[in-house]
Amino acid sequence: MSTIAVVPVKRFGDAKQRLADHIGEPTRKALSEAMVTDVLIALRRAQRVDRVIVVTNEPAAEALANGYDAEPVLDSDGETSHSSAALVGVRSARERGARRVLLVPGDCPALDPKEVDALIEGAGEAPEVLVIPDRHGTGTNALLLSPPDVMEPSFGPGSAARHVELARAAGASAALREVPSLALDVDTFEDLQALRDALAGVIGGAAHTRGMLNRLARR
Ligand SMILES: Nc1nc2c(ncn2[C@@H]2O[C@H](COP(=O)(O)OP(=O)(O)OP(=O)(O)O)[C@@H](O)[C@H]2O)c(=O)[nH]1
Ligand SMILES: C=C(OP(=O)(O)O)C(=O)O
Repeated sequence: MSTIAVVPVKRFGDAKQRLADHIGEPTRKALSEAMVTDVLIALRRAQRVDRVIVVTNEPAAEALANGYDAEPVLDSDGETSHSSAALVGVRSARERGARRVLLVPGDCPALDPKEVDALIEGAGEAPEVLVIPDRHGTGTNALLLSPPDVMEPSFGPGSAARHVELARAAGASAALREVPSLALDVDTFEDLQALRDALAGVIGGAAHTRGMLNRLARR
C-alpha cells in the first residue's frame, strides 16, 4: 500500500515564534532549517515511506526538498495554518495515488526511520487513524491517515483527543500510538532542552540539529 509522508513547513522567518524570547531570528531560521533537514533525511531512510511531499512557501525548504528526494508543493497564499497546509499535502498525496498519508511536522528532528517503519507496519485496515502524541500527551505530532481523506486534521491545543474523536465520528477506528522519536517537537525553550537530553542518549541521527544545539550551548 502506497504511503506518502507530508511535511508542512512554514516560512522560516515566521517559524518558531515561541522561541523568540530566547533565540534571535537568524538562529531561529537556521534551527528551523536544520530540523527540517534532519526530518527529510530520516524520512528518506524509512523503507515504508514511498514518497515525501513538503508543503511550503519557503524557498529554502523547497530547495531542501529537492535535495533530499522529496517533492515540494506550494502552500496556499498566506500560509494560513498547520492544518490547512496538511490538507494541501493530503490532496497532493491522493493525486499521486497514496492509500495512506503520514503527516509529520518539520520540527521533530530526532525522528527515527525504524520507528516510522514500525508505525506503518503496525497500522491496521482502513479506515483507520493513528494519532502520535507529543511528549505531554495532549498535542499531536503525527497522524497516520488511512485512507488519506478519512478525516480533516485539526492541529492546535488539545488536538490528540480531538483527532481521536474526529476519526471515530468519521466511522474510522482510532488509537493513540506513542512513538518516542516523534514525541519531541520543538515549540518552546523547554522542548529544546528535552530534545538535547534525548539526543545525548542516542548515537547518530539529527546531525544538523545537534550542530545547532552545540552552537546554542556555546553562546
Ligand atoms: N506550510 C505550512 N506549514 C506550517 C504552517 N503552520 C505551521 N506549519 C508547520 O507545521 C509544523 C508544526 O508547526 P508548529 O508546531 O505550530 O510550529 P511553528 O508554527 O513554527 O511554531 P510557532 O511559531 O511557535 O507557533 C511545523 O513543521 C511548521 O513549520 C503553515 O501555515 N503552513
Ligand atoms: C503541534 C500542534 O499544533 P500546531 O502545529 O498548530 O501548534 C498540535 O496539534 O499539537
